[in-house]
Amino acid sequence: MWTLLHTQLHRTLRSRQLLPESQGLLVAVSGGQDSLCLIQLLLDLQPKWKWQIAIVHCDHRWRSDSQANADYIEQLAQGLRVPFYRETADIIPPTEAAARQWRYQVFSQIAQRNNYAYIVTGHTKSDRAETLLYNLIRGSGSDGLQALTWRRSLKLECPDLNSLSANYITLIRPLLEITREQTGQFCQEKGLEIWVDSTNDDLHYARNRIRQELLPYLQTHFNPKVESHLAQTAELLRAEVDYLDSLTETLFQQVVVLETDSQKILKINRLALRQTHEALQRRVSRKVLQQVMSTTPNFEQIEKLNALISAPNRSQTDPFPGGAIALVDGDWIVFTLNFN
Ligand SMILES: Nc1ncnc2c1ncn2[C@@H]1O[C@H](COP(=O)(O)OP(=O)(O)OP(=O)(O)O)[C@@H](O)[C@H]1O
Repeated sequence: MWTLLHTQLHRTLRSRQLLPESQGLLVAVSGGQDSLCLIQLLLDLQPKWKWQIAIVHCDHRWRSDSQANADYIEQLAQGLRVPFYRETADIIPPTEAAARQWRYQVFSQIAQRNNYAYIVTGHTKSDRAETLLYNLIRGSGSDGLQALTWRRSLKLECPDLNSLSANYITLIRPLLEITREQTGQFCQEKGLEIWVDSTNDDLHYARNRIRQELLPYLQTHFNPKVESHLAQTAELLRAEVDYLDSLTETLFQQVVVLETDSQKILKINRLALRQTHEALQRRVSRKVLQQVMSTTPNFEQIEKLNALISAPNRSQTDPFPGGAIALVDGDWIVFTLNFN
């Protein structure tokens, strides 16, 4: 029988067009309350949406019980009669970021090889609020503060060269309007046995301190609805970032030229860029740097390039990581690229 949560998710899926009917879904299940709630909700909604559902679990070998955790998900999948994919890390990932990167690579490969159009994760509204706070403290701009979007494109390692659309696979996070409190209550009501991740209590991790100390403090001393408010802010920012991204893409096509005769030269029409808003100037600069640099551009690097939009002729930057230098040549900012 459907509960309020089923109806809420069904409506979200319909209004946001997240997971179309009859598609193959690879659902990432860690064993925590959020992903257990997710898989149960999707299976309950399945007769209406006619998806082909499978489960994937990644064993990072981080905890002494990680194999038992993976076994538990395998049994769960068998009980649910759902295809199951399990991957164990050859080398234990040294950091959370490395673990995440490996996990997403595994998800994409399995989805691609087995024709699942979507990867689905159990990120919730609570995760969104925490991610916003985490990124705010680290000094993120609006892109980081939009924190966990409904859709994310994952780049495939081995793209299918016969298909233009096969270079990316879509990750969907359908629970972003549902709180951790709700997923916990759902699991309890449905008798779903949660695998407790002991590292969630480790206060060495900033994420856990935000979840267990900072947010409860803000709730008690500032606003009991802080989690929802932060998630709302993230959602407003998501729409604004989407809009700015589309403007940036159009502007980028108009002002950036790539010449590949004897040398590879990237030119930015700074005269045209000067007529636009500084928010767009920065975004175009960042997009250019993403193409010419070997690492992700930071605030200072973007500002350095941006300053050339109104700098005197022949001004130049010092080398960016990877070696590229930007030089002002009349109405243009010119990068000579000495790598492929
Ligand atoms: N080991 C795992 N195997 C399969 N799915 C997982 C695993 N760990 C996490 N997930 C998926 O990712 C979701 C978010 O999990 P969690 O919050 O622990 O990850 P995170 O690292 O904080 O998120 P992100 O990967 O987006 O940064 C889970 O609900 C689940 O769908």
